[in-house]
Amino acid sequence: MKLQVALDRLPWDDCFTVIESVKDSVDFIEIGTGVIKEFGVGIIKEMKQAYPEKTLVADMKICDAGKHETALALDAGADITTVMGFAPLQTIKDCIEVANQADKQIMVDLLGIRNREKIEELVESGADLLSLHIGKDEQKSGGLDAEHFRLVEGLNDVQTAVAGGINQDSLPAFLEHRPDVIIVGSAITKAKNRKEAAKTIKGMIK
Ligand SMILES: O=C(CO)[C@H](O)[C@H](O)COP(=O)(O)O
Repeated sequence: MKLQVALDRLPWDDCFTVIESVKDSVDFIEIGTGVIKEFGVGIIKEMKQAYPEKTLVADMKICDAGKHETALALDAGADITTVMGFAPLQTIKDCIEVANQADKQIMVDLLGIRNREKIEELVESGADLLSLHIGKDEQKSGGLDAEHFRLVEGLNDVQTAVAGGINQDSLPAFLEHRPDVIIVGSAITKAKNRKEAAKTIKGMIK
């Protein structure tokens, strides 16, 4: 199980300060959507140069122009970029095609998707890394639960990630579902002691 730290709503320099303090505990570094919107793909490039050994995830949340936007992220140094599961299937297929050609990967963000048939359609279209995600705004009215995990149960050759307000208290309930990637943002980036928070969470997922 891998730990992905999400860098959201942070100034440029803080993104690097955070990673410097948590790098020993995290496997994947995610440049959050808002950070990419604020600073552009230049921050993806600089992060990859600073931490080439880490898997870099660009949370582009693509929903159109799949080929172009995937190439933007991957050419800048991302190993994985995200496309929204509710995007047109053609967009998702285009993202996967570009990533496959570059021997990189697409993470399909299932934000808002609660339908098993839709997920099976995504898998048939080539999706092999799915992210169960409760967004910041949705978190106000509830978090991830067993129902979400049932959506991806028993799928063949598919890796799963889980994201959305995960912290040290909520994590144990997710671990029993054995996702491949645990995505944690605020519980690390907003912690008083980020290094300790990341170390504790990494220790829990081993
Ligand atoms: O994709 C995201 C927001 O769209 C976040 O990166 C993800 O939800 C993790 O952050 P947090 O743990 O703070 O919810």
